[in-house]
Amino acid sequence: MLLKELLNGIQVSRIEGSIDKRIDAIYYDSRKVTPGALFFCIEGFRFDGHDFAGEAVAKGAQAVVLRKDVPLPQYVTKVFVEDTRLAMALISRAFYGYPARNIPIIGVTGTNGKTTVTYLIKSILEDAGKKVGLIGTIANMIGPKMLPAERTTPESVDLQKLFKDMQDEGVDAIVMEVSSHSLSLKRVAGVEFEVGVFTNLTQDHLDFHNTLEEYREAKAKLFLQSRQAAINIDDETGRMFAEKVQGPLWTYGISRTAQVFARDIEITSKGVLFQLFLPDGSSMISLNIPGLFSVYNALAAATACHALGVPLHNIRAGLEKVKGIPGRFELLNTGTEYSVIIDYAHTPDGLENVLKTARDFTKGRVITVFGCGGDRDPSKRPIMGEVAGRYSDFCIITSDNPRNEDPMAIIQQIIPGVKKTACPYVVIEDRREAIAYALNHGRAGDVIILAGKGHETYQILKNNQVIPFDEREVVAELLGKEKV
Ligand SMILES: CC(=O)N[C@H]1[C@@H](OP(=O)(O)OP(=O)(O)OC[C@H]2O[C@@H](n3ccc(=O)[nH]c3=O)[C@H](O)[C@@H]2O)O[C@H](CO)[C@@H](O)[C@@H]1O[C@H](C)C(=O)N[C@@H](C)C(=O)N[C@H](CCC(=O)O)C(=O)O
Ligand SMILES: Nc1ncnc2c1ncn2[C@@H]1O[C@H](COP(=O)(O)OP(=O)(O)OP(=O)(O)O)[C@@H](O)[C@H]1O
Ligand SMILES: N[C@H](CCC[C@H](N)C(=O)O)C(=O)O
Ligand SMILES: [Mg+2]
Repeated sequence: MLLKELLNGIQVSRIEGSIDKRIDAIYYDSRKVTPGALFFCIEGFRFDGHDFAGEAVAKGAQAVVLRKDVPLPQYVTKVFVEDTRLAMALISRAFYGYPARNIPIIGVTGTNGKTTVTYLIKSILEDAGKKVGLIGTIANMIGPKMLPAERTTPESVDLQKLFKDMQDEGVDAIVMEVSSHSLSLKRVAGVEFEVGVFTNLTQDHLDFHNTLEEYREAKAKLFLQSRQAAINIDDETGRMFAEKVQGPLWTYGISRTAQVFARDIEITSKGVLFQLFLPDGSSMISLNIPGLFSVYNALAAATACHALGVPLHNIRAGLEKVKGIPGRFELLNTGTEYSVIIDYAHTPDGLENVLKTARDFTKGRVITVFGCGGDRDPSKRPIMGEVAGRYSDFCIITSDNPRNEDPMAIIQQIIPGVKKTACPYVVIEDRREAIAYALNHGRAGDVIILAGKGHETYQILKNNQVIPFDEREVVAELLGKEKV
């Protein structure tokens, strides 16, 4: 494709060099550049991509998109823009031929529940006979085909490429998680969502967004680029968003008067049962994921699918077909007198929801094994400690993904929270040993919650060292079983 075609409609401040050249590939990482490419200079948190323009050109880049001048050979075209991330998103869309133009996209944002809601929506749409693309934390999927996912919401170049693959494979709809990082960093700029879904907003990511207000503003952006909105109005932020929405609005909730709601809720150790009310009918729903939060996730999915015109019978059948979501309140088949549940709770609110749910049905104690991720919001650590202490009978404080931090330093920040409660605890830095301790001390009827790592199959240590760590395998090994 010619560079001038890619620049159609892009706000450019100045161009140096020819725009009549062919562009064969696009990159934001100089290490990956191939001949005939266009390179985007991104000013990052660690590096400035402008410093790598020379390397990109040495590898064959013919043009660069940049904000400030850098010395490059004469033949290289320089396209100056105000915001290289925004230009990258819009140019990527053009490069891949506007792949999502005719595919409805459902975007799900919120602190907790995004992955779960996207899985539920996929199941409902599939029940309605659609081929669905899914983009999110656990994996990206095209129908049943699984593709690896590095981030919750991919960088714009990678996202548009994924849309293209989905278009080529004939998907009828795309459902994706839209993280606050992606909204701030313009990874989804230029994407037109058919429905924007909001789950909830509680504390997380204050390392990145600085304040809760800034975090909320980032999430709000999704609704400026969504034709319709499906919003949880039991959540305070949801109510704020609902007031500002311009297009068709669908509200859901339990405690307030919403268009989509649930009544007669029954929560068991296996799941939830409730009467779902949509504007055009109602039905009893049985979902195989426990916890009141699962009712909210089901309402979010039902509301989004109703907005898309999916009939109630598909909504019911789609929700009921979901057997569980990897690493989300996943009960392991341990064959022990105590239960072991793996869950991805890594925020105060997520942990509270999961532990409350475990409390509701435990016949013994709730034993919680948890830590907090390194290089992430440190202010959530004592709060998670307090939540764990409040809802557990025993806590084992351990490591999550320490990344570049000292694991014991993270644990020291969790302890003051636990100490605010009367809950007894031990500290076992090594996560495998911590899990072993929990299994050795489990008694009949106890529920052991392994929180924070969910579906993850690795642990991230210093200098991005990634070691295999799949909690299902760890538990199986510790119990001397093939599989759990
Ligand atoms: C905080 C954050 O989101 N950072 C993203 C950001 O990284 P950065 O600003 O640090 O980039 P950088 O390393 O400084 O590099 C700047 C530029 O120079 C380029 N470069 C760098 C080195 C080199 O040799 N050559 C080169 O060209 C880089 O490719 C980049 O374009 O821009 C990079 C390129 O787009 C992203 O890969 C990176 O995501 C990192 C990996 C990340 O961990 N992000 C997490 C926090 C994240 O996005 N999480 C959310 C989920 C959160 C949730 O809701 O739970 C997600 O959507 O996944
Ligand atoms: N609606 C909800 N409200 C509160 N907590 C929830 C809700 N849904 C799930 N959780 C808790 O949060 C954890 C993460 O859920 P899920 O993976 O669906 O969220 P997410 O928003 O995709 O998270 P991430 O931001 O890491 O991608 C679950 O394991 C559970 O503990
Ligand atoms: N998307 C979240 C996942 C956190 C998972 C937890 N295991 C951790 O590493 O903190 C994040 O990147 O903050
Ligand atoms: Mg997710």
